[in-house]
Amino acid sequence: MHQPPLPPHASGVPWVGDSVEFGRNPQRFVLKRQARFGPVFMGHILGASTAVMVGPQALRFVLSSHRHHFVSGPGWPRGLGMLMSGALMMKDGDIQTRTRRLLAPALAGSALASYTPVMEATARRHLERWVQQGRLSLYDGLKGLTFDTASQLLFGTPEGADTGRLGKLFATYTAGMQGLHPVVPLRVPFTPFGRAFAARSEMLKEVTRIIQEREKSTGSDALARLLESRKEQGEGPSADALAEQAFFLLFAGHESTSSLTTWACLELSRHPDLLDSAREEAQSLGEGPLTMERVERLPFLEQVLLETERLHPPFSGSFRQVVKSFEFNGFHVPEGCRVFYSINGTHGDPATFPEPERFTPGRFTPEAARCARHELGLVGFGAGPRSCLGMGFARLQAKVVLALLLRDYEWSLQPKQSLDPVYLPSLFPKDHLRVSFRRRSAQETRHRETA
Ligand code: HEM
Repeated sequence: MHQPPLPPHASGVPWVGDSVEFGRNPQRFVLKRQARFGPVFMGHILGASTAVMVGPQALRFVLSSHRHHFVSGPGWPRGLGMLMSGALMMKDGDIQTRTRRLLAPALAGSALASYTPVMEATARRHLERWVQQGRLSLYDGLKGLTFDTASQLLFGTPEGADTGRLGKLFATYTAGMQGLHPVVPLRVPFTPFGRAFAARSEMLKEVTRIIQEREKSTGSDALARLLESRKEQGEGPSADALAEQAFFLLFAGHESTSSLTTWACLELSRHPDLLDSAREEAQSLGEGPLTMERVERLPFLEQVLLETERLHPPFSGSFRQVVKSFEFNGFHVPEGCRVFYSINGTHGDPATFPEPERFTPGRFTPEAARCARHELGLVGFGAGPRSCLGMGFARLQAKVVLALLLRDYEWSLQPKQSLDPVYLPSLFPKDHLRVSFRRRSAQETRHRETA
């Protein structure tokens, strides 16, 4: 029987050339080839021949309708797989389903609502510290803030406790994920990858110790909910295995949320009219604690965040491995092939989002979203049974921080900095978004209220 051909591969510098071009700008890499070859093509990315799939139809195939053709764990470049080993993202089959069930109660519904006061108090404390500083790198400031929040909520770290040591270990860990370090995963002490691996081992020891201690006590943070959920599963994971999950949540829980929030602040600075509308809406919150219900009632902020997710998704895509060969768009992709599904390529497709390079929150008004073909067009948090488990947590935290920033503070970009995107471990502006920062005066706030 006639077998369709393999997906096309652009000729040129196919090996190193693809990895370098992809590493510099994965979106441009994908869109250039998508325009020439369509929604599936081959590239040599991060050390292996890879079928790249892009666009809503291709993503529906990978993430939903034909997901049984794929597994996640073995699809990741070796170095990234080693650094995230044990995390839910690396699990497949029954273990993935069971682990997801274990983690879900700590990241949804009433648990989220109960986290809001900690999110708000921690944000206020950090924002006031930024006022004292006057100038800061917003991305670093937000990473500190989200890390502090995640460690309180996940591990019950006391408010205001010094999380500096763990924070430093995390910085070493994420540095090892950047650029081409994970492609040559040498576990020797003087390489960034080796240092990242050592930092991971040290953090896992610390997290296991915290879990063993917490097994003897009670609480209402995410770790207490995980331990409760483990009891309900009967034969749940060991403290070591649970530590790997909790460690990944701490990583996922702060790195990408600070990315999303940083780009939202940057886009609002670039668009004063949108900033005004967002401020006006945040002002309508008045004083009083920010409950989950109240921040969910900020429709313009919601649109700003959706458009930020579209234009600046923290992750450019994700990996799979083919376990059952398939045909898509007239091409044959064999068993064993690695697949990369492209998030930012899908978001940059003008067929789904006209004028994709423009920041236009209005695309996401409920009316506009109803007319548009958005299903699997917006996939910043993935989709289907492996979609992001922390989406609610991340979006709630971003809203709490942005609502406070908009209502009570001013930030302005410092000159002479590069805003070029860096893609790993999650998207950030090259110079970390340096800003001047101050509290808005009572007069400014009043003026807005009466305007
Ligand atoms: C803006 C913030 C975030 C973004 C953009 C994001 C994005 C994603 C994406 C795209 C995936 C799917 C990857 C795939 O298909 O292979 C994913 C999975 C996951 N995310 Fe997030 N994430 C964010 C925040 C969080 C937070 C705050 C947590 C937890 C506290 C979290 C926990 C997870 C977990 C556990 C998975 C694995 C799900 C599975 O494999 O079943 N994420 N995330």
